[in-house]
Amino acid sequence: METGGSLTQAIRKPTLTPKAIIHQKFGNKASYKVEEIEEPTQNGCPGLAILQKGPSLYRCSLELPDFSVVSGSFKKKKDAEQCAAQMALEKLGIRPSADSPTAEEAWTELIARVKFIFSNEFLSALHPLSSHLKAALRRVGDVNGSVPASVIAICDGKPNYLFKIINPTVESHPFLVISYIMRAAAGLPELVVSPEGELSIRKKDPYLPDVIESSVSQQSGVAEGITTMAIYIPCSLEKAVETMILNFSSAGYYLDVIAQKLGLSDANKVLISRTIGKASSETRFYFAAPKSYPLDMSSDLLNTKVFTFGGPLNVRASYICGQDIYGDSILASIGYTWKCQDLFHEDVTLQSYYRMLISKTPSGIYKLSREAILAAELPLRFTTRINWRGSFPREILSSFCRQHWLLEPVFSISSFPTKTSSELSSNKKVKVSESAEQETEYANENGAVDADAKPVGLESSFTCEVKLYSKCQDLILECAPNVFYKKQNDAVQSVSLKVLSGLNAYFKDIDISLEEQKQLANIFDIKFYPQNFSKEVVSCLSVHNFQDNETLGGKEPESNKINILDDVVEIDVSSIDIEGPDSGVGPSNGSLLCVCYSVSLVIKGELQKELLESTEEFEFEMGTGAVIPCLEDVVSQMSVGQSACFYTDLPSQDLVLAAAKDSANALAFLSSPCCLEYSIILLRVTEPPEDRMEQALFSPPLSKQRVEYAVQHIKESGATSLVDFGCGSGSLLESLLDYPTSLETIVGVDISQKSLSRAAKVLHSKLTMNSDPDAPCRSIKSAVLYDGSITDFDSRLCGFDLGTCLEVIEHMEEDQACLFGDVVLSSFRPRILIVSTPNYEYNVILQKSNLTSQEDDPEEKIQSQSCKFRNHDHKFEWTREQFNRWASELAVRHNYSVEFSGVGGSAGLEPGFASQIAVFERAFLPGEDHLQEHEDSTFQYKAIWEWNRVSPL
Ligand SMILES: C[S@@+](CC[C@H](N)C(=O)[O-])C[C@H]1O[C@@H](n2cnc3c(N)ncnc32)[C@H](O)[C@@H]1O
Ligand SMILES: [Mg+2]
Repeated sequence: METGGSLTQAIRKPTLTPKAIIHQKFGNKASYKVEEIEEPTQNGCPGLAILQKGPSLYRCSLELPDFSVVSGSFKKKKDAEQCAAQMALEKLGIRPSADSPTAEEAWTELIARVKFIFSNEFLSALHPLSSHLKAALRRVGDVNGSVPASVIAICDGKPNYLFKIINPTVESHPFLVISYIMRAAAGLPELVVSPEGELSIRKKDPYLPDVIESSVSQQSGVAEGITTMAIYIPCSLEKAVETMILNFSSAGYYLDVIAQKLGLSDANKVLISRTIGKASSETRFYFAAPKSYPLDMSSDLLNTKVFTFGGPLNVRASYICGQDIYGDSILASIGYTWKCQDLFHEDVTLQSYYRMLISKTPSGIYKLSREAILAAELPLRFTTRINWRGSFPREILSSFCRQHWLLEPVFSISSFPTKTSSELSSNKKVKVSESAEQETEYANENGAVDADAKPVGLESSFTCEVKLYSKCQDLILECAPNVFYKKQNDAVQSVSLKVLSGLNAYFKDIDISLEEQKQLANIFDIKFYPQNFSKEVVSCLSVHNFQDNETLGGKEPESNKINILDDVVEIDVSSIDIEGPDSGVGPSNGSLLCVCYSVSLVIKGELQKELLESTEEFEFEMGTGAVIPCLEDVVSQMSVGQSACFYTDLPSQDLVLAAAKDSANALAFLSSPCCLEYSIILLRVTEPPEDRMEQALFSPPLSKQRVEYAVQHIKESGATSLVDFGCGSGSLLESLLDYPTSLETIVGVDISQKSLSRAAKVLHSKLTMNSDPDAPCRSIKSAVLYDGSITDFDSRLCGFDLGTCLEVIEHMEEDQACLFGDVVLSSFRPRILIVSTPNYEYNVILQKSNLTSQEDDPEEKIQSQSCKFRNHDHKFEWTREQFNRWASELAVRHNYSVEFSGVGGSAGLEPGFASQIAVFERAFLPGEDHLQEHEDSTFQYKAIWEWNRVSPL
């Protein structure tokens, strides 16, 4: 795959990309033009002859003085550019590695660069470093005009690649750079390096007065001084992380002020970390260089020793920075930038500190992307692009890699031709996920496509693996699930999420035994390279056991590690007060919910509250674990318009403080025993696409037509007992109560407890409220709901007059659907059985109308074209022929007759009904009814709700 390929190349030569080499050679004479191209994609809907626009792709043409090249098409602009550059290099016969400078050449270049930095020309340039040079001229006393070497190391990006050539270990020992800069300066007669113990460089002869005059006047520096907030992170874990105020006067050099706060005389003794967070950030750690900084001034250039600092490691700062920080440190966002000669500064609050802390974990990155730290959770499953909210798994994985200073993840996608789905359903060997939700695997162990599955291929399916590398290109982990998806994007997102979930689990308990680690790796199909992994990713957490000492209020810290992981808080959902009338519109798995919520800190037993997080409209997909478990549990009990309030124990304090805008107030609260109060209102429920289609395209909606169809049969048959197999949340049973029928006993069975409890609520209120003697449901004497699988037999359901099984079988694996057929007709033996399931052939019509009705959402459009099944929970959908064959053979086996019908559309018109229905009727066998009464009792279901009419006295 193209994307994988170009990334792999970047790995092989991390020093210079093809584009960088072209730039070195041609500078501005190389001109790149990127154009967006549209490539028609198959819509995956048989019979629908409309080609649709796929996701954007890019092609890049690179023009050089003598020739030009055009790249292939790529999903990312930058990949297209790199590809064009690579093609140009090949044409020029340049082998990148042969062309990069040798260590000696790099060293010579570095010396020239240091010399240039102290030239008159550079002083007047607009460059962050020249702003430092100018500011240094305002320093008084001995340090006047001297520039801390650490400033040169962080502000001048130019020599970065030179350092890497001179000594690749600078990647993991960034402060080594300072040694090289000092050495380069020491060799230049026009520069003076500071005596031992200080790390600064200045010009031997002062700049000419007019150069100073013109340059320094560019810096306004006149304004009243600057005040900014920073964070003080003591090295000792006994001491709390605190905010501090930095005041910079217009006269001095800001780094001297920071130095003084660190207890140093001036900035020449300060070390500065790389930036934290986004690329444009100026947020860095400042800390004291050791008394005698171990400069290696020896002549052996390539083997400059990596000295270890003598001082104690600041574990909290090091963890956030991903770079070793020693002693007490200050985290501040201040510095000179490319944009302006004046000092840039921004407050770093306690909240931002805690946000940096939580962004080290995958779930933290997700929570931040949703701005829902106390409500959101990294989902367990990637279902569809349209239902996902927040950053996509692939992006989160990239952020995670950046956070931990790893290379960008390397994906390789493979595509295989596969059979069409109708063929798939008859061949169990090969299955492909229609959406990311349904993962099915090749039976073939070695992952190769099964030989007899290959040749028929009309479509492709995709599998994706991903590898994470350290900056030094050590493989850290790889994940290669043997799972195939219809869409390339689903494959990429799903493998990313798998890695993220695995990492999250690992981070939750990094002290797990080797055995447990193996299990974890197995669950997530991840192969860890333990040595590299622990070195790069968890070193800080595992090596340094330390306490989260800011824990206040007499609450004992639970572990002696940083507590950045989410605690699972459980509550008793049945005791939650839900307010407002039941509108009957409730969530089910796969539906998109929109809630309004707020979370506050409350002191136990008191009324005071401190608001931590609130959102007017927050959307998430039900059933994927996209929110904290108790929130999902509570919402599953609610219907649209209802509100609820519940309390949970405190999660980790880091999460609370990352959410709190007013940290001081939050900390004050936390000094007493607290809990969190969640208030939620369920605003909207958007049904999964199938239900939406059924409602939008059929009048009355298809579900209503199915109910009416069943009622018709009940009336005609005079049935007095009915069992609804796979009753779900009771839509059929509830609707039946609106019609006058002869029914006396109604029973529902389902495996979903959530749906059953919803069904119980609705049925209960409808049956008890309706005491009116003329109410249509007056005939009903008893109603029962059972928790159980309809493939299991339970003698209590034997011999009912009528059985219904509406839109259920397609939610089971095909063999289970066949098993159900046999169990129901051989053992339950209802007089009549009605089974409905989608007609696969009708999807063409649904998809056509879907295209026009959802024009406004291009994402959804793409989605709807390629999802061939109506609902991503469907395990199969049958054509009329397949359904007829199944039902006819079943009927013959068990002495039933069968007739076919349906709702939505019509029998005579292609492609038949939208929902196809089979009505089985038991052939009369003399003595059969009698026989059943003597059968043994087999109770496999659990009655979870029962209602009996109290007869009037
Ligand atoms: C799409 S819903 C249909 C619900 C209901 N019949 C209706 O028409 O509204 C499918 C239902 O089948 C249930 N189901 C799937 N497999 C089942 C099994 N083996 N036993 C019982 N119920 C099952 C699911 O829990 C879900 O409630
Ligand atoms: Mg269905």
